[in-house]
Formats: sequence, structure tokens, C-alpha cells
Amino acid sequence: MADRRARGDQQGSGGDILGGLMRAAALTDDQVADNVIGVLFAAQDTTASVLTWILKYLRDHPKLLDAVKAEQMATYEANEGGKRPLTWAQTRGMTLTHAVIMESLRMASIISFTFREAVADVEYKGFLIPKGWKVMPLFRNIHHSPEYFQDPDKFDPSRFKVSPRPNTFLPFGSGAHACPGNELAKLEMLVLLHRLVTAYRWEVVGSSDGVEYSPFPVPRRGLRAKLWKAEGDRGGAVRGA
Ligand code: HEM
Repeated sequence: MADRRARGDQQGSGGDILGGLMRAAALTDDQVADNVIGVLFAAQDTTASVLTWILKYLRDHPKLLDAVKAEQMATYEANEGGKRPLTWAQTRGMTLTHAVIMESLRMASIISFTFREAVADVEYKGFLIPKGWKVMPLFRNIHHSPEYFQDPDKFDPSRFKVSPRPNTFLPFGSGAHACPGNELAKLEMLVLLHRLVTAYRWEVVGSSDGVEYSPFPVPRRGLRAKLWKAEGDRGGAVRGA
């Protein structure tokens, strides 16, 4: 434990997460490892799965892809062909690309549920939820309910021109344990999509039908695709997005 704290002190000046965890006296090494793996898993596989779906949805809707490209090319040209970096304000102005991300989060609902435990007896609409019982909101079912989303199985980013009703769009959960990476994840996806559609082309290799779980849902075989630089320069096949 003393060694671990010394290592944490060497690495951690101030606020880094790993240093903070390593210095936390109440955590064992296994718990530190568990937390690190937990955050990597929560942050990386989730975002990668959503991005994979976005590439599939854009590939399946060529006109939409053209419109996203046009939106991103306008920013790219404003930045002198990508010579200047993207600004925060520019990412806020990517209205269509943002709507594509939101609709992909709804359609794919890669985290399909969460759970909460009742810490006291709760009565809700005439039902008693006894203390200690778990409650599971099923995000995917809510996101695909025609009661909240018209024609729910249609990929239609324009539905996000109007904000969904409260508590009907929950890709990042809700309440005290809602995803703290929500805004970071959306920003990462905007930046990656900007780079991808302005500098690369891609082609899906073989069928993209079906779903596999690894453990988050992705198109079968991880959406095999060929990517190449927009100005010629063909690249090799890659797996996933
Ligand atoms: C598209 C990407 C992501 C999706 C769809 C997603 C979704 C979720 C969902 C549904 C939850 C559970 C919320 C609840 O129970 O109410 C959650 C929790 C969490 N997420 Fe994310 N997430 C994403 C990206 C990230 C990123 C980038 C990070 C960190 C940088 C992150 C860190 C976490 C953490 C630490 C929790 C646990 C929060 C807690 O229990 O208090 N996530 N996420």
C-alpha cells in the first residue's frame, strides 16, 4: 500500500484520476485496477460502438452523408483546408452532424438499460417498490416506443429539430449516476466525423446486416470497411470504425 501511494504521488500532481485513485487509502490495488478498467470500458467501447453505427447509418443514407459532408466541408474550408484547428464554437454549429449523433444514439441504444435500487419503500402510481428492490428502466424500449418517437424504426435525424419529451431520450442515463462523459463523447464523435468525412472515404465490405455483442451491440463483424484518403491513396481493410 505504501509503495502504491508513493507511485501515485510520483505520477500525480494534483488532479489526475489515476494518481488520485492510487493515493486513496481506502482502495485496494484490485479496486484501483477495477476502477481504471471500468472507466476505460465505459468511455472507449461505448463511443466506438456508437461511431460504428453512425458509419453504417450514413452509408445506408447517401443523401444524408452528402449533407453531413457539406456541413463539415464548410467548416474545413473556413479553416483554410484544415490548416487551422476546429474551434469549440464550430463544433457547436455542427447542427446536422449533431442530430445524426443523437439519432444514432437513439436507434442503436447501445446501453439498453440501467438499474437503480430503492433505498426506502416507494409508492409509484399505486405500485409499491419495496426497499432493496431493483428497478430497471429499459432505454431501448423507450427509444423505440411509437408513443414517444414517431415511426421509431426509421433513421431520421430531423426528429431532433424538436427536443424529445422529458425522460424519453436517455442514451446517457439520468439522475445522480447519469454518464459524466456525455458531452466529451459527443465532442469526440463530432471531431472524428469532421476528420473522417473531410479527409477520407469508406466502403463497407460485405454485408452489414445483423448485430453482434462485443459486449455493446455493433453491426455484425464490427462493420468491416475499406478506408482511403480522399485524394487517392487507397488504404487497406480495417475492422470497425
Ligand atoms: C457514446 C458514448 C457513451 C454512452 C452511450 C454512455 C452511456 C452511459 C450510460 C447509459 C451510463 C449509465 C447511466 C445511468 O445509470 O443513469 C453511463 C455511466 C457512466 N459513464 Fe458513460 N457513456 C458514454 C461515454 C462515456 C465516456 C466518454 C466516459 C468517460 C470519459 C464515460 C464514463 C461513465 C462513467 C464513469 C459512468 C458511471 C457513472 C456513475 O455510476 O455515477 N462514459 N454511461
